[in-house]
Amino acid sequence: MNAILDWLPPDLAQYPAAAPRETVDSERGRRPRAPGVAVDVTHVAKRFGETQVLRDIDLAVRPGEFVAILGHSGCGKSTLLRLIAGLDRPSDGVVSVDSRRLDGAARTTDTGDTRILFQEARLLPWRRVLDNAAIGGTGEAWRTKARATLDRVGLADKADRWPATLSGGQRQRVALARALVSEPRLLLLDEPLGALDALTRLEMQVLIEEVWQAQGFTAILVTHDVAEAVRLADRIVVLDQGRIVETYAVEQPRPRPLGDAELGRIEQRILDRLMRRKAS
Ligand SMILES: Nc1ncnc2c1ncn2[C@@H]1O[C@H](COP(=O)(O)OP(=O)(O)OP(=O)(O)O)[C@@H](O)[C@H]1O
Repeated sequence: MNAILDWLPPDLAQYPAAAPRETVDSERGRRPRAPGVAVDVTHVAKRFGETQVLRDIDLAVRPGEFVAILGHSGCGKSTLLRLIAGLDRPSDGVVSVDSRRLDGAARTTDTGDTRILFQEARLLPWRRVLDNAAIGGTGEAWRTKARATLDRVGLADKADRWPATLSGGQRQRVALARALVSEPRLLLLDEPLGALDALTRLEMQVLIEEVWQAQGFTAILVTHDVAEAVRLADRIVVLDQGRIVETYAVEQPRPRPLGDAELGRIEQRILDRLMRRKAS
């Protein structure tokens, strides 16, 4: 059993079933089933030995907000996400989720209802699709929920397939379903679409926006893709050499159409900011 736990992504290694939650209406007319949590990162620094990776990070994420973290390779995006997941400990400062301070000692998150998606789907190859989606719970009711979630992500007809027989995009859909079955209140996305082709990527962006709107969880997305950040996020935070150097609010209504002129302008501004640093 331990070998399986080591193999699983950290968020699945301990995977408590989610308790039913109250349904609330948000100001945007969404009807979230699992209201999101607030995330507070206060004066956070992270060092690995002599290497200073994050410096004086302050980031407050509102419940139900969708925040994207952008920045050049190696600027500390994934490190920040791991701190928010409770998988690592800040060298200085405090990370709190739902007003609960994380101590970084968890194999999974301390709050129990945070889920993480990675660039690789991390499915168990010896389990069929439905059994992968249902990891993290037991019993018929959970399997029924897993089946309904597969349906939600467009894979109802793939429930009995083996992961190896799916495309990369379909595998990521299974990973998304597995994360959503427990109705997480915080979904952390570490470049989950990074390995997909452009069209599949766009389809997945639409799906992620739909489930986020329907469920109301808080979402934090790490990405290199400026267009993706602009398409999905309420707010974009740009990291550079371990610091937050810029924040952009994206207030366009949803769903956000491809080719929207205002989104294009925001994208260009962010690209200019990123390239300015590259040139200097
Ligand atoms: N466990 C670790 N030990 C030592 N150094 C680390 C560790 N984790 C990350 N780093 C270093 O911290 C820096 C930031 O890494 P991180 O993965 O957070 O960057 P990133 O912005 O997510 O990069 P990318 O976009 O390429 O994924 C890198 O220089 C990396 O080598």
